[in-house]
Amino acid sequence: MSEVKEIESAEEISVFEEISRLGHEQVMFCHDEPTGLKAIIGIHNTVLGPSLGGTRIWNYASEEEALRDVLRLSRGMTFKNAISGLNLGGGKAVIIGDAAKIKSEALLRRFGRFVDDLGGKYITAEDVNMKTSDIEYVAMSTEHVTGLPEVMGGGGDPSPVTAYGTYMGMKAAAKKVYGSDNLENKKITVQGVGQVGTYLVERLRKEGAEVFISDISDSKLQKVAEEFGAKVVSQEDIYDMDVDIYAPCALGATLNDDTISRLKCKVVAGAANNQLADEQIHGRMLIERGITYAPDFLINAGGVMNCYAEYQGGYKREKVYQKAETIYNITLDILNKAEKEDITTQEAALKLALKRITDMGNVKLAY
Ligand SMILES: NC(=O)c1ccc[n+]([C@@H]2O[C@H](COP(=O)([O-])OP(=O)(O)OC[C@H]3O[C@@H](n4cnc5c(N)ncnc54)[C@H](O)[C@@H]3O)[C@@H](O)[C@H]2O)c1
Repeated sequence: MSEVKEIESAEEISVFEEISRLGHEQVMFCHDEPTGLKAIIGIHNTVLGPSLGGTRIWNYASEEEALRDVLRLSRGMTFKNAISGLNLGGGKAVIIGDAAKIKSEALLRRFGRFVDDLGGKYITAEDVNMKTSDIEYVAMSTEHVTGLPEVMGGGGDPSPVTAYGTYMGMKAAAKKVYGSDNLENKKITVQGVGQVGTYLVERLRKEGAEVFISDISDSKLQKVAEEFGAKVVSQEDIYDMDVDIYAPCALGATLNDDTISRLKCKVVAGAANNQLADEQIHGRMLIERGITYAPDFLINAGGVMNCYAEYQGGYKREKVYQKAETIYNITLDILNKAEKEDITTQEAALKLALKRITDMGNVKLAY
């Protein structure tokens, strides 16, 4: 892997063309008739170590969409793990279907056997629609799994650590843009008050920020508004708010042709994966609008740091938080590097991740 390749959003996808273009090492298609399991495991790169990334259960509109998602997500994990200094490669899995209908002990245990077949080249964890209790079933079939509850020697829910790392990245971006990382009285929009968003709102409110939240779930909005004193805004209005910082913590691709021209903030720093609809175009567009973007895969790495600590054994929560705190300095370095080299912050972060992979590719690693 010598350069960073862009993801294209073409309608049709040719498996070999796409995996060779993006540099994937291996893609495994898993099928099991009795349980109805249809899954794809994407292993993007294992130069730094075994690939690690969560399993997402999603009712994809087509198999192409599922394939595209797993390729995109596993590639993202390679760069996230690399820039975070973890000895891990990038991988991800998707299980196709409506989680509410297909999820069963049998399906999850069968999926675990497919993971096991890879002999440790891919280590799984939670992602969308996969909870800690689901991971327990997967773990009955394979030891190549993280995200187990703390009572089972695992690291538990990674979301609080993800939120902490995101908060660190946000503070670093504030330091760069506003000259101080103090978020007191800063106006901040948080889009999505799910697992990560809620923990982030809690931290921001504790620091005295004025927080505006949006979600598609009224009950979540009500709960977070009442508990932390955040103000509710509509899903659409969130892009037009006169705020200092926008924190996307729901979906990807919310930084796009439509939204960027509406944003009034000076900083974007959130936990959602793949926030830039197009890495090049929208990365540049943000610069032109005078908005500093803290790369998502850098500042949302707290969760995978949690998984890595569990994978290494002897999990210690304080150590994971110490590691997540390093996101502050890395983010500042990346923002400065981007400014100096007149490149987007996303490019600067990708370059650093790629350099580590290239450098370490020349060293014989054992894992
Ligand atoms: N959980 C982690 O540790 C972790 C780690 C790294 C990255 N991420 C990323 O962070 C994001 C949030 O993760 P999570 O675990 O909190 O997920 P989650 O599913 O718990 O929360 C997402 C929230 O976004 C809301 N939402 C969906 N569409 C929305 C819309 N159009 N507008 C506003 N809100 C909307 C959902 O209702 C939900 O409350 C995801 O993109 C995820 O990939 C999470």
